[in-house]
Amino acid sequence: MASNGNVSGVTPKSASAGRNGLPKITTHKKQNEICHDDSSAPVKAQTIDELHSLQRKKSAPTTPLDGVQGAFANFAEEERHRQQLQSISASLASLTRETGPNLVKGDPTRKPETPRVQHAPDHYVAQAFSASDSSLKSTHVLHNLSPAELYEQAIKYEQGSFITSTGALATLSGAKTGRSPKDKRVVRDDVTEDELWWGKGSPNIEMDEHTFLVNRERAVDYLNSLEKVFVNDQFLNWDPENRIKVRIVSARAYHSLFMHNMCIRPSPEELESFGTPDFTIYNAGQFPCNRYTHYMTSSTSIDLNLGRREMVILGTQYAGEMKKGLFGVMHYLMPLRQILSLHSGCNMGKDGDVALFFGLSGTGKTTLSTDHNRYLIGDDEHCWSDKGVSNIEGGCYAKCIDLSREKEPDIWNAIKFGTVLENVVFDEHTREVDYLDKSVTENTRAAYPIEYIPNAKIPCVGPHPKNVILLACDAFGVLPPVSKLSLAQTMYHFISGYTALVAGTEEGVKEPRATFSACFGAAFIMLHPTRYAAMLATKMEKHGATGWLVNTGWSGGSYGSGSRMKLAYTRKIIDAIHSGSLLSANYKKTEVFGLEIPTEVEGVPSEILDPVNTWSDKKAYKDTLLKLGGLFKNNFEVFVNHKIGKDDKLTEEILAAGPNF
Ligand SMILES: Nc1ncnc2c1ncn2[C@@H]1O[C@H](COP(=O)(O)OP(=O)(O)O)[C@@H](O)[C@H]1O
Ligand SMILES: C=C(OP(=O)(O)O)C(=O)O
Ligand SMILES: [Ca+2]
Ligand SMILES: [Mn+2]
Repeated sequence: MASNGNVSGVTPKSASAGRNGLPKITTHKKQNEICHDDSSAPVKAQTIDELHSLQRKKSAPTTPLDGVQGAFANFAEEERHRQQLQSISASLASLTRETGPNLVKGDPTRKPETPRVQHAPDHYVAQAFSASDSSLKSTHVLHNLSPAELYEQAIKYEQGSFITSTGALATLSGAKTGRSPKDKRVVRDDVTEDELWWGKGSPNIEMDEHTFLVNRERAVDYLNSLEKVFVNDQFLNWDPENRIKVRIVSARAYHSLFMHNMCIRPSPEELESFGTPDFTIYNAGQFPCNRYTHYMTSSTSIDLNLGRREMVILGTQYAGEMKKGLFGVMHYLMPLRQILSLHSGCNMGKDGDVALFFGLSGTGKTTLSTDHNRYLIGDDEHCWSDKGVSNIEGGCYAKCIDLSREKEPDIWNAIKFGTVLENVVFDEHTREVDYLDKSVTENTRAAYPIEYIPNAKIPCVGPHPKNVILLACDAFGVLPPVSKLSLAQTMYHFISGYTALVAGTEEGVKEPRATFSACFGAAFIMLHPTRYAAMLATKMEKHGATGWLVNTGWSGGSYGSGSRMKLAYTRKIIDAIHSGSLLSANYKKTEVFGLEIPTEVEGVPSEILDPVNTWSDKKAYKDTLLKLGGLFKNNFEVFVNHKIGKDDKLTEEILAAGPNF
């Protein structure tokens, strides 16, 4: 109607046109009659506040306690809320003051719903100090908010938070858009001194207990100084017998929603009986560490204290720091229970065949484990116990740079309401995301609950793996697209953990560069790499798993002259591994690395299977191959004097399974 230039209630012919050609609008009003534009009964509210209170229904009451009814049920619920707040209060207690701010549950802009709780003095308090201003202050606790509530918090209070055209929450992580491994510290005490991997090659840079407490107090004071903090109580590990309870205290709705998506979400019943967490993260985000503090070399510090079961984050808002920090904790706790923790993706075929995808950041764990023809168990962190595999997390964290609907439809479709989209660029009006835009960072990311992938396997557990796929993004372009590995070769490459680090996920890396990271995740392992390798060898042998090395990196030359392996080809190779057809292919052995490569893979041009064919300059190929072989040899030197497991024979075989020239 409007497009015809016709205005409702106006007859164009009879209306006299004004100077601008628009018809004059006449309203027909009967005399002595009040206009009744409501056809339905008026709302049962006298004031706008009353109207608003009608809008919000109280959350469905959670499990009624057995035998507790009526007024007592109410009392029991209040008591549970009080206990919950008491537990959070204990987490947030200062170690040096007897009284801290009062904790109040709920949004500061709303009336408090539950009683306030005073910070209980921790057993650590040596001497009581007199009351301070902080004891007069209130801090509001936003405990396990829903995604919708977190959206509102983020949009109202956190700059750079927007809803994208598909409903995801776009956020900015601030100055840091990747992890800061150089700023990670681990407390060295009597126990960890003997148990953990220290020294050359180890990611564990030591810190003493006292310095940890200084940073912990800094984070706790910062969090308590805020008007409100977010608290997430969640689980890690889908194996019910080895589930860990984690609490994450943070300053931002973005962080709370990120962890809501990434950890396992408790049911309302599980949340009620959550009790005391097994591990707590204090994420002070933008608040920096103090450079005068011992061991601090920048404004960022990520501190792990296994004894206290705590982690402190100062001076970085990159959310991946929390998920990978907890992964480090699992890399300590699980091997103590004879369970192998794995930096791998994991999926399962219709017949129950499970595949693991090991690889460093950007090598394809998330991309290749998210496979429309298979059930997704998880994209990044798993455990392999005597019962099979289990995902540690409840969500996925996909790289979004160059994301396309065609190549990665499942990840594309997972970017909807509830998903956190980090550091992406979007149209200011339509809010459509431009996944090609690297203006903020290369390392743009999407964090979504695993059930956003349609064929996710819930619960995220599966039987023992049949295939162990090692992903390497070889920037030199000399590793074959796929090779079948002997057990010794699998161990050699697992311990080496070679890839070209793709720009973005770690600070300061601007272009691919060869790197070795033991167990395809040296930044997260806590024990000596040979400990994990020995467990992997035992499990692979026991369950008859086959090892594969897949190069998702360059073909036809090194980075700069060649090009990245086509994702479609890599997918075909992975399909052939899953189906078992690659096991029975014809193989030939490559020089230098001694890798078994197939002569044919369905859907992949045969000439690319041997990289020498794809290089026009054969001498350059040979030189590059030898150069990479040399880098492998140098890197492996630190492991030469280490025994892998109890088997001397395996140790010798592993040493012999590297490049030979
Ligand atoms: N041949 C390939 N195999 C796997 N990934 C590829 C390939 N070519 C390009 N990519 C891109 O590389 C990135 C791999 O990242 P991702 O799967 O998130 O790695 P990870 O989970 O191991 O950190 C994705 O952006 C993917 O689209
Ligand atoms: C989040 C990360 O994981 P990945 O790149 O392996 O997916 C990371 O390394 O910071
Ligand atoms: Ca000791
Ligand atoms: Mn990933």
